[in-house]
Amino acid sequence: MQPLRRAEPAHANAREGLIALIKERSFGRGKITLASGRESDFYFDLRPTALHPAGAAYIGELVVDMIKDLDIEYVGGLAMGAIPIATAVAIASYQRGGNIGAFFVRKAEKNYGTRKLVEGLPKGQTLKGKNVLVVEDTTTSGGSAMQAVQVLREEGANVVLVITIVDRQEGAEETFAAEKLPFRSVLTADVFLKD
Ligand SMILES: O=P(O)(O)OC[C@H]1O[C@H](OP(=O)(O)OP(=O)(O)O)[C@H](O)[C@@H]1O
Ligand SMILES: O=C(O)c1cc(=O)[nH]c(=O)[nH]1
Repeated sequence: MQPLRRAEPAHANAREGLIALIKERSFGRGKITLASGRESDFYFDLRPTALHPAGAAYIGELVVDMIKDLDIEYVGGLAMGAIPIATAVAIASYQRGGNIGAFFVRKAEKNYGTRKLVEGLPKGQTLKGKNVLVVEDTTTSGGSAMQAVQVLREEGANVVLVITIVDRQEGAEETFAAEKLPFRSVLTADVFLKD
């Protein structure tokens, strides 16, 4: 059997490549209700991009570039959106000789099994005292990423920075500023809304 080969070479510029993929696979217009309860007439479903081989590679590259001067030990965020993002960052860090471990925070504890809220660490290990990057696929109010931050702070983690792939510029910046938490976005919604 022939190995699967991609039809197009990877985009030389990760940011441009990511924008093109989001336009193609993740951005849509139409009435929709958001996680915060707000109504909107556009939406980013980042999963088809974050789970695309090139999309994951671009995301990993761009986020690792943004944290290259920081001493980050772990990357993660709230399930589900943050899971492929954190995985992409962990792989990209490893490919560059780094060792950033990925985790995710459950929205709610399971009432069976290990009952852990933070998943990805081996038995006996915690994020206490660890420098953590919180990631998110799309931020609107920032409430979902803040939910992860609160769990991590309760675990004793040092949340250094929050990075979102697309910020809708609808309040997340203010949410994190109120928590004195640095916040950066790879892209903002206006890039997609101007077309
Ligand atoms: O900044 P916010 O106002 O919190 O909104 C953004 C959140 O909404 C979406 O998640 P959703 O709640 O749809 O959950 P899912 O990731 O489990 O699908 C998205 O993945 C973010 O986590
Ligand atoms: O606010 C949200 O719930 C939201 C907005 C958006 O554009 N994409 C998404 O996944 N969630």
